[in-house]
Amino acid sequence: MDYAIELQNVCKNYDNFKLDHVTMNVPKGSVVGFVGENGAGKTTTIKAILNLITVDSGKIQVFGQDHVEQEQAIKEQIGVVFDESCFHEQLTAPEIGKVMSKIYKEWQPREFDEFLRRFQLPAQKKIKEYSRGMKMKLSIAVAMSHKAKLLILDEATSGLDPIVRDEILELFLDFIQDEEHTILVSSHIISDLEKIADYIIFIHGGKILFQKNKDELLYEYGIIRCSEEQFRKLDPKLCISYRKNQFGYEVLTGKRKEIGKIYRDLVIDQADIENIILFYVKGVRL
Ligand SMILES: Nc1ncnc2c1ncn2[C@@H]1O[C@H](COP(=O)(O)OP(=O)(O)OP(=O)(O)O)[C@@H](O)[C@H]1O
Repeated sequence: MDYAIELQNVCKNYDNFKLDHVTMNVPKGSVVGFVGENGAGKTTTIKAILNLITVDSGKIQVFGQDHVEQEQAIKEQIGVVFDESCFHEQLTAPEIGKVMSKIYKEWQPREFDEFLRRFQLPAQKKIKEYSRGMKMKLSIAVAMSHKAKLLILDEATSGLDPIVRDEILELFLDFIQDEEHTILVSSHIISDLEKIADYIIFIHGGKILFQKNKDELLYEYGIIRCSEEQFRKLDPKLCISYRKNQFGYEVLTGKRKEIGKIYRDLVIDQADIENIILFYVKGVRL
């Protein structure tokens, strides 16, 4: 498989946090959803990929090239959107377009203008007068106006209302129609990721807990709802974690089919991604 991004054993130490041997990859032509709770290490990983922070050890490749040695060439091909605007607040959107035309060899002024119209971003207002959502849309317009092959989006849709979010998800789906195009997107809006992602990478406390094909994930994982007696009979090797509530036990399994074959009387519901994350983070591990 061809990868747009590959990380191998990447470590970065801060005082109270470390990226701990992060190994993950983003297959070319796919949408990868990057999930994890606040402070799990998503932005740190993305900053490492973009060489905005120096890692302590490990290897990072983008389009098969070293992310430091080939930084300039790589960045030409990447569109990046962070949850905070990094544009000069005194400029207007058209002025930002002019700045970008000097930065990117493949800058597409017409496409950019079209995005400004589509997103209804006023040409005469300065960025400091933009709302959070408007700034976000401007970042997306810039990211998608220089013939990027890879979009890296860190909480890019978090400030947007559901209608605009939907429009932007459509844009991303259009973008991904080209098989050379790839998206890495971190988001807390899991329902958005369920709509567009092919793979899910889950980071927790600086460690990658899993990278899985989304459909396989939804197929393999399940939540068993059972009594204490049934719970005691479960094979812990087939289960991941559990939560106890007033009605009994809820148990996350990654082996739904096996459990179903062995324990025929158990109720096993499909687990959505949000629940899977919740059980990994809040559940008692087995
Ligand atoms: N420059 C820094 N110096 C020290 N610690 C840092 C620095 N940058 C990030 N951290 C720490 O690294 C940890 C991971 O932060 P990161 O921003 O990567 O999380 P995240 O998964 O993106 O979270 P969120 O969903 O809240 O954006 C946090 O504990 C944060 O305080």
